[in-house]
Amino acid sequence: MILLGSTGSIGVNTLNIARKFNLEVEVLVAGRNIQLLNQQIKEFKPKIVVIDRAEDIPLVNHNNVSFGENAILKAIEESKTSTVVNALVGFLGLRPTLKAIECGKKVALANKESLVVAGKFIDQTNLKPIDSEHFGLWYLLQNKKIDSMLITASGGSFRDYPLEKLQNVSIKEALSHPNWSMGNKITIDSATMTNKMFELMEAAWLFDIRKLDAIIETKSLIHAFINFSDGSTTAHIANTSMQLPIAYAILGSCDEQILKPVDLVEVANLEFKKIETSRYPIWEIKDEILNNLDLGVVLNAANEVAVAKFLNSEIGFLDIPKITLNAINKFNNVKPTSIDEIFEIDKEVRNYCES
Ligand SMILES: NC(=O)C1=CN([C@@H]2O[C@H](COP(=O)(O)OP(=O)(O)OC[C@H]3O[C@@H](n4cnc5c(N)ncnc54)[C@H](OP(=O)(O)O)[C@@H]3O)[C@@H](O)[C@H]2O)C=CC1
Ligand SMILES: CC(=O)[C@@H](O)[C@H](O)COP(=O)(O)O
Ligand SMILES: [Mn+2]
Repeated sequence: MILLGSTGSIGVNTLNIARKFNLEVEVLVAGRNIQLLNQQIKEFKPKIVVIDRAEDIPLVNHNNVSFGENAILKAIEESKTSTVVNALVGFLGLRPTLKAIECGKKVALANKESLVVAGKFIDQTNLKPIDSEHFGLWYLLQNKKIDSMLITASGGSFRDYPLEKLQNVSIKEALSHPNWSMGNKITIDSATMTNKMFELMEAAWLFDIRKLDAIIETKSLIHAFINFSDGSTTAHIANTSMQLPIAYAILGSCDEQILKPVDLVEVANLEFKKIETSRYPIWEIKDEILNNLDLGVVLNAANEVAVAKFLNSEIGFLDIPKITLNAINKFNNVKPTSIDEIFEIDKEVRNYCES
């Protein structure tokens, strides 16, 4: 496989699956965690390595190392392996997704931002999502008439925090997710509920449905529900590990045990809650977004700027939704008709939010 983002949370879990199933790793792409990358190189012996910065090349224990976005695209083009796992974070993942599709590779896609910003230009023929809720929805699909789909949210780091103190939370508090161990950006997106907004858009593109919603399930043991037209509902239950979605996205199917099954007696009780706009202001635009998926590129660009500012201590936590809601208000007429326009809009929104 070609693994983009090998040193991240999804990347490390992907290598756990590669180790378990003895899968070949032809290309490793990482950012700045060279220490972990060197360990991965030693174990998986890739032919090609790509990193973020030229100055780190001498630190990498490999004789074929290059850097930057063009090198990632070239590695995808030149490698023989037919599967690309895209575990890069943010808009940065879009060009590699498009390149992998153009090269006829199968794409195991954790980089949900690719679908959020450019879903209508992405050919899904060879695409498998790596996201627990969408894996759950896919797992529940059967040949029956569907009424609606529902995904779950943990509620994020501040689901029980006093509302009046939210503006002044620390970065450390914001990065402590109640159930999942993930990268910084998605952990902040969970706390603001923007991750769930992205996931509704992701589900809309993947399953071609708009009757979609989300609710909080505080243990993240149920990932998805499907309501069928006959009045019955099915639920996907699995312990909190991304290894099952990753294994299916890469292998197609899997009969070996990947996770310990959920022990319902041990779980004893589950708690469900409505997503309140008082705690998660982004939820105010849920219907607007689901009715106009073109807004994904605006929401994503504004959110990336806002999350970076928060993690850089430039703004408070509640300024994140202020920035995104303001951008949606300002750019609510966008109608991208090509992938080039996606890149133009992304740039324009970033410039606006930075100023
Ligand atoms: N974590 C999870 O459980 C889930 C994640 N996702 C999605 O998967 C994607 C990855 O998330 P996650 O693994 O948590 O994120 P992480 O932040 O943990 O990992 C991101 C990876 O991308 C690499 N990277 C960042 N910038 C660059 C760059 N400029 N060039 C090359 N590599 C770069 C990082 O390298 P380095 O660390 O070396 O700098 C790291 O390997 C996101 O889109 C997220 O929304 C979806 C569902 C669940
Ligand atoms: C593991 C996974 O799929 C994440 O996207 C997870 O859903 C994030 O947690 P939240 O439910 O808090 O957004
Ligand atoms: Mn998810």
